[in-house]
Amino acid sequence: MGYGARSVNQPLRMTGSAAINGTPIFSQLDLVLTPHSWTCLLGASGVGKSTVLRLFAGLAEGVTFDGTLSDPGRVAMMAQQDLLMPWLSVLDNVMLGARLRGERRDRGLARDRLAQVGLAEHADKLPRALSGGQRQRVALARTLMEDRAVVLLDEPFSALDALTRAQMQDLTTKLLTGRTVLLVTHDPNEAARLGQTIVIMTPSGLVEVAAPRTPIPRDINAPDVLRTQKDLFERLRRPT
Ligand SMILES: Nc1ncnc2c1ncn2[C@@H]1O[C@H](COP(=O)(O)OP(=O)(O)OP(=O)(O)O)[C@@H](O)[C@H]1O
Repeated sequence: MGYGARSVNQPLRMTGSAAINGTPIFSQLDLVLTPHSWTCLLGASGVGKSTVLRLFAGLAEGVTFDGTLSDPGRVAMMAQQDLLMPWLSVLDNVMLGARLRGERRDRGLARDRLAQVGLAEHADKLPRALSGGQRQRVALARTLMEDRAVVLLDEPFSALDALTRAQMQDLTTKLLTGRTVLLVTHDPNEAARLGQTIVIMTPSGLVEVAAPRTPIPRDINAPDVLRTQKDLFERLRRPT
């Protein structure tokens, strides 16, 4: 695998094939992330979306990658599992990145982030006292603590009710303005609201679906969002 040097204003690109334990996961992938822009990645379960994210993050232990991959520098990543430390309070979990790096913990910012995801009153609880959707919001708050040019989000809103999901999409878009974001989602409406580039991953490669040109986050019921959502449903339904 080769890492190419890159500035934050250059696209991030992954071209190549991946396998786990000798079983091919994807081949001849060519994914380009436009800088300072949101790319949404959809596709059937098991097609390899999380593997792509993990490769960008340098966390793809056990994955054999044959190809080239831009070096994204240090990224912020929200994995599909919330990965909260069960013995740490919600607030300490939000500050986990700084703790692991041995940096000063910004308690004020962590409390702000918790308030922004609607969990201010849960700061001192342990994760096991929270619902699945609340835990997902803690993981989101933790990701939004990190000041990174590249942010990788793996189904970050999947456990949320529709209203909270829309609120968290709005918050995340606001806080990540100017970042290069790769969002994995199964939700065509979410991709149509947030995607500035939208790609579907299939076993035979990537298919790009035209995204609306309007600024993000778009209104859930905007005509261009509904049109793109319909296009995505149709493309996802089609056999590859
Ligand atoms: N540790 C592992 N060992 C063996 N196979 C694995 C391992 N992790 C993932 N895989 C396989 O790799 C493939 C891609 O997995 P990946 O999690 O990237 O898919 P995905 O598109 O993100 O799926 P989903 O939408 O369900 O999250 C799957 O077929 C999965 O079974």
